[in-house]
Parts: sequence; C-alpha cells; structure tokens
Amino acid sequence: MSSPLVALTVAGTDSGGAAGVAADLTTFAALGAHGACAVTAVTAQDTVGVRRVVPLSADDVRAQIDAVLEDLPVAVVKTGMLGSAEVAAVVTDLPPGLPLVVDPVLVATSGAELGDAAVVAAYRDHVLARGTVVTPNFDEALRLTGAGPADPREDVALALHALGPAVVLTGGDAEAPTCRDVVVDARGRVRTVEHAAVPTTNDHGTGCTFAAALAVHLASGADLIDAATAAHTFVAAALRTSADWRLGRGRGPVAHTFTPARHNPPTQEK
Ligand SMILES: Nc1ncnc2c1ncn2[C@@H]1O[C@H](COP(=O)(O)OP(=O)(O)O)[C@@H](O)[C@H]1O
Ligand SMILES: Cc1ncc(COP(=O)(O)OP(=O)(O)O)c(N)n1
Repeated sequence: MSSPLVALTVAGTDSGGAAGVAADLTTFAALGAHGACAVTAVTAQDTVGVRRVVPLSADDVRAQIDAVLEDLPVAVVKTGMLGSAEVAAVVTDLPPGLPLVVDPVLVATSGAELGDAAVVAAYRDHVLARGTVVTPNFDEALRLTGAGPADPREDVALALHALGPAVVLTGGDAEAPTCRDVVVDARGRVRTVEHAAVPTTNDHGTGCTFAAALAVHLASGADLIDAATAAHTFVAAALRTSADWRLGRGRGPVAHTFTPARHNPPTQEK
C-alpha cells in the first residue's frame, strides 16, 4: 500500500487564484502530491493589486496545522505569507525533523506589504533557523539581511545561510536575458541555476509556485540543487504556458496548472 506524498502549505489566500494557497495547492497537484493547507490570512487580491488583508489568529493557524498533522502523513511543509510574528512563532513550533521550505513573502509584485518589520524580525530571530531551505527573491533577501542592492547576490545568499537554512535566492526577471537562482546548500556550497528568461507579464505567483515545487521535489528525495533545478524548470514551463494568456487587467497568473509528470506521481511509504 502506498499513499501520495503529502505536502502542507501554511500561507495566505489570493482571491485571484494566482499566488498563495491557490498556487501552492495547484502546484502540489500538478506534481502529483496531495496538498493540505493552513490559511494564515485572507486577501482580497486580483492581478492588479491587494485591496484588503484579513489576518487569522495564531490559534486559528495552529488549529489547522494540528488537524492536518494529527491525521495526515505530512512529508514536507511550505510556508508563504505568515502575516504576523505570532503566526511565525507557530511555524517555529512545527515538529522537529519535518522538512520546512520557507518562502519569506514580504511584498507582492504589485507593491503591497504582506509582512511588516515584526514579521521580518521573526524570520531573522527564529523562523529561518527552523527552516530547511529559504527561497527569497532579491528584495526579500535584502530586507532579511540588511544587505544593499549593490551587494553581490552570492554574498547576500551566504548572509542568509548564516542565519541557519540552506538558500535558494531566486532571480526572476522577465525582461532580462536569463533568470539566475543562487543556491547555497546546508554545507554552505554555492551553485547557480540559470535559464533563459520567459518574456511575459503573466508571472503573478511565480515565487509561490517555485517554492511549492521545490518542496515536493525535496520531499521526493532530490538533493537541493536537483530540486531547485526541477522547480526552476517547472516555473519556466508554466510561464511559457501562460505567456499568451489574457487573464485579468494586471500581471496575470503563472500557469501552475502545467502538468509535467502526472503519470508518475511521487508516493511515500507512511
Ligand atoms: N520570466 C521568467 N522566466 C524564467 N524563469 C523565471 C521568470 N520569472 C521568474 N522565474 C523563475 O521563477 C522562480 C521564482 O522567482 P522570482 O520571480 O524571483 O520569485 P518572486 O515571485 O517571489 O519574486 C525562480 O526560479 C526564477 O528564476
Ligand atoms: C496571499 C499571497 N501570498 C503571496 C504572494 C506573493 O506571491 P509571489 O509568488 O511571491 O510573488 P508575486 O506573485 O508577487 O510574483 C501574494 N501576492 N499573495
């Protein structure tokens, strides 16, 4: 008997279905995993911007996580928007040994704040130390480390690694010739993953999609560089799929419905 690999996302909702819990669950499904979720905040959001954020309490989030962990054999947890330092503390209390992919969501592409100074402090003080791997974009990495925009990306990634986790510093840029992610593994070895950039404006949700795909590949047994390469390839293929879409008035959703390997879903023993 086997069961599908189970991945749990702890994240906010995006009513437009591009980022957050929608991206995570769709990506888990596209990669053949069963997705569970603990919602941290409800956002009224579309392809143009974030209109309203309604945070849930730490008790609300803990109750969802407990319900999932007490019933399902969760192989990996992925976090997105946490929304408050109190919810960040709940994540830090996850059972030791459970792999944790931390996507430190602080700002939406539209510019909306999704994490304040207290959330940044919580990441720095305890969430990153609990994380297996952290997946910031460059802006998030600067906020978390206090580094400046002129600092080399490798140095910024190593500064994050000094706070505890392995790192994938993502480098999405639809207008650049290539997108280059800097990977620092648990032992501090630095590698890069680079692909031609997909020219598109439909890239809302790429960070969430990348981190969710990374979580499934890590839980399936891939090492960090292979998992990051596979996740990057998945996002690029999804971006190519959505490149011609006309969906919404702003930056449209990345196609996390893209399904590369549904015929061979990952399984787990428990
Ligand atoms: N236009 C693009 N073409 C190819 N890959 C991309 C593109 N945009 C982002 N990516 C990839 O998607 C992943 C998420 O990166 P990024 O866009 O930096 O996250 P975020 O949405 O948090 O800013 C990374 O692997 C990055 O290289
Ligand atoms: C509820 C919610 N969570 C996360 C994000 C940010 O999404 P992300 O994929 O990191 O980046 P963009 O979508 O902004 O490229 C969000 N907007 N909402």
